[in-house]
Amino acid sequence: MAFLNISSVYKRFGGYTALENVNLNVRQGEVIALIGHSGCGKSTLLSMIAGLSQPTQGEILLEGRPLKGPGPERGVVFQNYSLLPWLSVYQNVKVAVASVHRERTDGEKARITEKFLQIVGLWEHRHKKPGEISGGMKQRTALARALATNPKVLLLDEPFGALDALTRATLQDELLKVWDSTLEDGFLRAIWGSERKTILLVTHDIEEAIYLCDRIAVMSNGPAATIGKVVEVPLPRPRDRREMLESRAYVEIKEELLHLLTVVYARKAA
Ligand SMILES: Nc1ncnc2c1ncn2[C@@H]1O[C@H](COP(=O)(O)OP(=O)(O)OP(=O)(O)O)[C@@H](O)[C@H]1O
Repeated sequence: MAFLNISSVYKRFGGYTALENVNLNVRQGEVIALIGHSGCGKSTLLSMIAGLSQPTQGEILLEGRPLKGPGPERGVVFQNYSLLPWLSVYQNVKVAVASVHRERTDGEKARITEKFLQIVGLWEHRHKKPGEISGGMKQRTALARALATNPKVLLLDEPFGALDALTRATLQDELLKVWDSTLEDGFLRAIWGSERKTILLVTHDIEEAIYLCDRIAVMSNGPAATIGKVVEVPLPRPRDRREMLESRAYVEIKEELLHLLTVVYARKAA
């Protein structure tokens, strides 16, 4: 039994079939990307896995149980960030931490909040409200919040899309460190556990997908989009970005993905 099992899933909006017969088995602890042309249905699929909407047909099982709605075992970062506008960056993360780590003392909750705000580089901006920070900072707040709640699965919809190239590369590395449970703080490592999280992310960036992932699921175009091919990324970990970019394996995977996107699932003429 797969950790996360997407089985014969369809999604219709009125008379429009967005997704048709989507099947994917996600393994515990893997990082997997969904890529595909704009509008093919990546966010629609992610939001069904988050439990924010239901498949029209088919089912999604997490550890063998059908999903009924959102749950604390799934941490999400969606494109609208869904931060509470009346709370500061710090409070946005702390409220989520408090709702999940209920048995922890106030001091421990503060420590968890601080750690993840440090990881995303927002500690200096912790007193600001969402209306006072940039899109990229909102995105980082949402990522800190998702990580700090210690979910089994992270569902990330273009989590680095609003960031400049340098911040993006730094955050990719931070995400991999957290995923790999190499947190240097013993207290946090104990909370986080040694089991790798499962990460499902949507991205438009092929280099990012290859750098982060074990597998990349390529979606065909809509209407009636589906997962066409799942490409393996057998690059050893930990990965070094420069070495990866110069490797033959990277070039071959990139060429295969580009071929799938531009030839096999080429965007239909409008
Ligand atoms: N609530 C809705 N009502 C009607 N149609 C919808 C709704 N949500 C999504 N769709 C349609 O479903 C299709 C898939 O949309 P979705 O946002 O999942 O695409 P996407 O692959 O995430 O796009 P992008 O890469 O641009 O973010 C689109 O044609 C979209 O218009």
